[in-house]
Amino acid sequence: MKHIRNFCIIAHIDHGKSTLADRLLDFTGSVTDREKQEQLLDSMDLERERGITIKSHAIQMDYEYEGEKYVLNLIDTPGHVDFSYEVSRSIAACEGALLVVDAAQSIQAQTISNLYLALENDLEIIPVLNKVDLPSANPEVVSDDIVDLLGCEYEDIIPASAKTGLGIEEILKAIITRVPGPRGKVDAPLRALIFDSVYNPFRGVETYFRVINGSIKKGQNIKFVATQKNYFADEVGTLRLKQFPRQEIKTGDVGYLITGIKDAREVKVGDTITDAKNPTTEAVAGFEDVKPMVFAGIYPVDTEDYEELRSSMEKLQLNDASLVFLPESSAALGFGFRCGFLGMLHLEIIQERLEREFDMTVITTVPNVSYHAFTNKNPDELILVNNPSDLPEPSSLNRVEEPYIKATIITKADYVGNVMSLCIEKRGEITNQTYLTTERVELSFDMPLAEIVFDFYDRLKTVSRGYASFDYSPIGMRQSKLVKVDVLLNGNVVDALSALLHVDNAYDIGKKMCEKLKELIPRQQFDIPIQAAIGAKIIARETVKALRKDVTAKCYGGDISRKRKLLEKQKKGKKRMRQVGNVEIPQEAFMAVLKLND
Ligand SMILES: Nc1nc2c(ncn2[C@@H]2O[C@H](COP(=O)(O)OP(=O)(O)OP(=O)(O)O)[C@@H](O)[C@H]2O)c(=O)[nH]1
Repeated sequence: MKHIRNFCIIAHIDHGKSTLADRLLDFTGSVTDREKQEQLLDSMDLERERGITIKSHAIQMDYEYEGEKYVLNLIDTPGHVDFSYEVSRSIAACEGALLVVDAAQSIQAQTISNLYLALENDLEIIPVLNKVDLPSANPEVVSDDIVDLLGCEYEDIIPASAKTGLGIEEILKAIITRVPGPRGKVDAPLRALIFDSVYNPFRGVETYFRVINGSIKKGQNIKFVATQKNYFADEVGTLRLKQFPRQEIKTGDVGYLITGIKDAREVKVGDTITDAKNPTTEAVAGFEDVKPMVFAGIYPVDTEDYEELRSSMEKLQLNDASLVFLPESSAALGFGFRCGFLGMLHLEIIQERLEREFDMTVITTVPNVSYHAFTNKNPDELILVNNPSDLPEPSSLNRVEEPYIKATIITKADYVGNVMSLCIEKRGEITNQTYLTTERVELSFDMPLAEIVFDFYDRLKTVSRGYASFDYSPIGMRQSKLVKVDVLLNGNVVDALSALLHVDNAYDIGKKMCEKLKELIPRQQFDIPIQAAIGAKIIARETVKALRKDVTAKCYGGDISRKRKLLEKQKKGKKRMRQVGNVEIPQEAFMAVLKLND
């Protein structure tokens, strides 16, 4: 057992975690030349296309050091703030962490937040100064920053380049000599932590676990503690690039389990696996439930696909425990789900995964955060508003509270002015300003969550020319002046287009929404008035003029097949539209409120 090392790689987004993982896999001969490709562990197409890690990935390597054979379990983690729950789960399965810092960009917001997660779990931290090959690298200054942050020695920092391969051997040596081996009782009853799971359509649920005490064997009768259900371990094994079936996974090691579970809800990430006959007395402390930050409705384009959408979401939830959803219905869109997400990137990813992995075409409604409302009748009774339609009538409303966050922004001194004006525009209040060095400044703001979940991140990147990183944590609810802005198409309120807005922004955003919708809604055979209203008061209006695009107009003559082809093509273009009353609304219109500044 002393020859196992479990470690993860943590860093700010784009500092080179996945590339470093590639180099470690190469160096330890864990992949053959044929299997080699860049960012090997980012196995989802979506991850490769966008160049970001969404899921944590576990992989096992063998390495010989000073004549002894070691098994190294590596878990690569995502860097984006929306996915930090993945990081916290990976951390729970490890004893050590490589903290990767970009030698040109130095310490950024998520370097710090992920480091704190690792320290809370008592992980041994190995600082890696990556990208030293870059001409813009500044290893001396960045090393000073790391020493300041960690309180470590300069010798502890390993200079590396995941591109050229520099420092890789040094890193492996540090993992073996500095990360402690797993501690656990070999003879105790089985106790294993489930840190991830995926749904495989052929084999059912695959569960990834870390054995804390005892061992798990093929054919063993096991029990999941939280659900109290018993299963038969059909297959256990280790996670190499492919799965490697084994007879037994022992104390301290990481592996996968297949039991033939088909129902996604039976597996809870954070649950403990134990022996059915000789169960452990203590469950592993599970994970805190993640709290969604943004809510939006997801509806099938075709109302008949509702049940299929439900089962797809259940399967997706298994692989992404942070997704929450409840059934809801909308007058405009029929039956669907109100879903909670960790942020806008998460929402986008879920929508894309539903389409790619489950072949579902869905419509997403205007996202909003979760508000607390109180009525005059019952001023102490909290009404949770996750959907604009849940907001009580303005006349009966006593007060509304909205979630606030503490935003931490690290930027170059030159951009402090720009960053501050952006935050103030977004109703932020500055609470702290610290010069980390003469060049780099850390700013803290209290801000409404609603202002940052939408386009804040992109705007921050623009005003700071990319030199700002951002992290946030919730600090509770504060009273606010909110109104519900409805959108009327052809005189009918379309509930799926309603938005909850701060009263100061309502008129401006209402007007921009009408303008944007005018661009997006295709002309039809009649005029379509678009209005924004607060209660009965119309605050803005635009009109989509009547016109039918007759795609067959130029197709005179008798060739019916050509005509049919064109009509077919037109139908395809309409696929992502929803007929509401007699108006057709494209998907982009539901998200229009988010792109008002484009
Ligand atoms: N020059 C240079 N480029 C590097 C090095 N390491 C990584 N990169 C590049 O930096 C970019 C980001 O690398 P990734 O490995 O995807 O970063 P990541 O930290 O895994 O990103 P996320 O998983 O999205 O948080 C890629 O374009 C890499 O090619 C390095 O040592 N030197």
